[in-house]
Amino acid sequence: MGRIIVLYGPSASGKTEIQRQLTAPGFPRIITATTRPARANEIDGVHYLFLDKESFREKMTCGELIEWTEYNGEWYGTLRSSIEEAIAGPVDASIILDLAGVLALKERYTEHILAVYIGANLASLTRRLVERDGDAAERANRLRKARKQELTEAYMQPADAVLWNNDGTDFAETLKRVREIIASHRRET
Ligand SMILES: Nc1nc2c(ncn2[C@@H]2O[C@H](COP(=O)(O)OP(=O)(O)O)[C@@H](O)[C@H]2O)c(=O)[nH]1
Ligand SMILES: Nc1ncnc2c1ncn2[C@@H]1O[C@H](COP(=O)(O)OP(=O)(O)O)[C@@H](O)[C@H]1O
Repeated sequence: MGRIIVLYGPSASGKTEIQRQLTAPGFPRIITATTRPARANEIDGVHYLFLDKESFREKMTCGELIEWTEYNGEWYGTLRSSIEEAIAGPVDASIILDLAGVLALKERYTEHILAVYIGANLASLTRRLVERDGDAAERANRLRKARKQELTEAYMQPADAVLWNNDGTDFAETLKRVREIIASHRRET
């Protein structure tokens, strides 16, 4: 049975880059659905399943989503089939969620979930969000959410491991530590 490695933390902490580098034939990524528009470098079906609001609502009402959340005025949700297939499968898989998603998955699939919080300080988040295209209001919202929620102790509390990926940290070192966390939490059975 496969475990699900959940990466969560503030916007621009490095979750997507970590997931990208971990992804391999023996370690697939689980994509989630969102109503937010794709960024320039994002591909439908690879980074997210990009849906309009009506299709998202349909999946919600049909029971196709096991959890969903609202972030920055857009909807994000996890497809039930993606989680059940990953758990039934032979290998671990990774997924990027927020705290609501971590709690929902831990409640239903406790022993299959390894939640890794990826943090970065506000200076790093700000610099990276300025580099990422997006309007100033959206950036301000993401930074406000980081300050008020995602960088608090309460937000990190459900994590099985907490990792800081600030500017100045060699990304290769971050990746090595993520791999160590995944290996060290492996069940003995
Ligand atoms: N609960 C939940 N959160 C999600 C899901 N998909 C993405 N998220 C979270 O939604 C937030 C916003 O994602 P995104 O707009 O891609 O911003 P990013 O964090 O900068 O990559 C992030 O915290 C994601 O981890 C989902 O299916 N469920
Ligand atoms: N240790 C690091 N040092 C410098 N830049 C980094 C580091 N880790 C990630 N980044 C960069 O920060 C930006 C945001 O990372 P990303 O993975 O998209 O974040 P998230 O998915 O958490 O929003 C990317 O351009 C990424 O290459």
